[in-house]
Order: sequence, then structure tokens, then C-alpha cells
Amino acid sequence: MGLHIDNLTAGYAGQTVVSDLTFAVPAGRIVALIGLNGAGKSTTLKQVIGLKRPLAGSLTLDEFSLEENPAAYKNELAYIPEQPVLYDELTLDEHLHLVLAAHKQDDAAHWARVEELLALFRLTGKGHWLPVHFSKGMRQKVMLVSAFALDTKLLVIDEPFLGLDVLAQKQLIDLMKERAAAGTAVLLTTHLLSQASAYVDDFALLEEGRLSFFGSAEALASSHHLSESDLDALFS
Ligand SMILES: Nc1ncnc2c1ncn2[C@@H]1O[C@H](COP(=O)(O)OP(=O)(O)OP(=O)(O)O)[C@@H](O)[C@H]1O
Repeated sequence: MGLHIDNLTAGYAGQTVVSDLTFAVPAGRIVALIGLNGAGKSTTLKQVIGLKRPLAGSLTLDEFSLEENPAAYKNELAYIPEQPVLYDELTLDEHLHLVLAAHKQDDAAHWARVEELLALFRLTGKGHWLPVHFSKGMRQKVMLVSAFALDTKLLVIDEPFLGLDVLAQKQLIDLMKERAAAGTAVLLTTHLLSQASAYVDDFALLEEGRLSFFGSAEALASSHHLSESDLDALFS
């Protein structure tokens, strides 16, 4: 169960960026896709969420193949992009209803969850606000509330901490851990390796589009002759 990436090859306009990538994000695990700028992390996530067709390979979420059953596959995932995507003309509440409705989860139970998350991120009472009124961090929090309000088998998060204050970063880590404990598979990208070692189960290291390591923080650190607390020095 969970996400299986098998022999994925992907790229743009004939140029291969990710080659023969194979790893899994089992239900209940948090996996961080890491690598230098341009290594292919966001490209991989775009494939995982079904935004682009692979050049080769397959993606499976539980029993759903992206190729054979794209609607069922996509219904079981929530995605938080690196840059918040909001419609200028929709209020905060309208955005949240839209996301829930797209997943057929716009009901009282999910709206109660929305209200808990709005309170957590100090957005209560701002349901009538338009995106133009939000700060950068608040826009990111709207994406977090939308994604964490959904019941999905997979959470995909691209660079989750950009623009978030220290309190919101801690709350996000707690939410990821909570969702993983409830059986959700979590796949994220991050450059904050030491911080990640405290909550990530496995690291998938991409080098020039190829998987060069998969395993725990401890194994990642020792494979590069580092201590776990020095993981931020991995690429220096
Ligand atoms: N839309 C695109 N068209 C063409 N090439 C692209 C496109 N997006 C990314 N690339 C190229 O694909 C390669 C991988 O980019 P990608 O964004 O996946 O890297 P990344 O690991 O997410 O990097 P970062 O840490 O900077 O976010 C880079 O060489 C980049 O120039």
C-alpha cells in the first residue's frame, strides 16, 4: 500500500531530467526527496501528481495505476505546491469549499476539520478575505489547510517551509507526523536536512535525476561520513 514509483523516466521537450527512478512511499511513512537545485525533485513530484506523462515507467497509489485509472489515483492525493496557487476572485472560504468539492468531501465533518486547521494557523474569521489581502505566509497556510482538510492516501508537498514562520513550521511537522501515524503516505521535498532528520523516515537522494541513496537519516549521514546533526553539510 502507498505510492510506488517504478522505473520512472521523465523530462521536458525530449530532454530527460529524471532517469529510471524506483522507490516507494509506504502508507504511514514520510519520505523526503532531496538533492541540489535542478536535481529533478519538482519534476518527479509533477509526475507523481499526474501533471505530466512519464517518458517511461509507472506510478501506482494503493491499487490505482495513474495510467489506467487517473481519476481514482488523483482523487486519493493532496498536493501542496512550492508556490501557492490561488484564484484572485475567490475568498478563503470559497477556495476551501472548492478543494473539498473537487474531492467529493465538502461535508460538515470535513468543514469542522477546516475550522480546526484555520484556528491552528490563526486564520479564523478571515473566510471572506480575498488572496490580495494575504501575506506570503498566509497564502501558504491556505494551501496547507486545503491539503490537510482532505482525507487522502497520499500527501505530496513541494518545499513546505518557504515563507512559514518558526511556529507554523513546527505545526506543519506535527501535522505531517499525525497524518503519517493515521496511515497516509507523505512525500515531500526539502533542503532543510537536519530539521528533516527529526521527522522523516526515509530520504531519497537524487543526483542529476538518478536515485543515488534511499534510507534513514542515520544511514544517509554515515554514507557521507557525517553525523546526523551535520546533515546540512551533505551538499557542501
Ligand atoms: N518546465 C520546464 N521546461 C524545461 N526544463 C525544465 C522545466 N522545469 C524544470 N526544468 C529543468 O529540469 C531540471 C530539473 O528541475 P527541477 O525543477 O525538477 O529541479 P529541483 O530538484 O526541483 O530543483 P530546486 O531545488 O531548484 O527546486 C533542471 O535542469 C531544470 O532546468
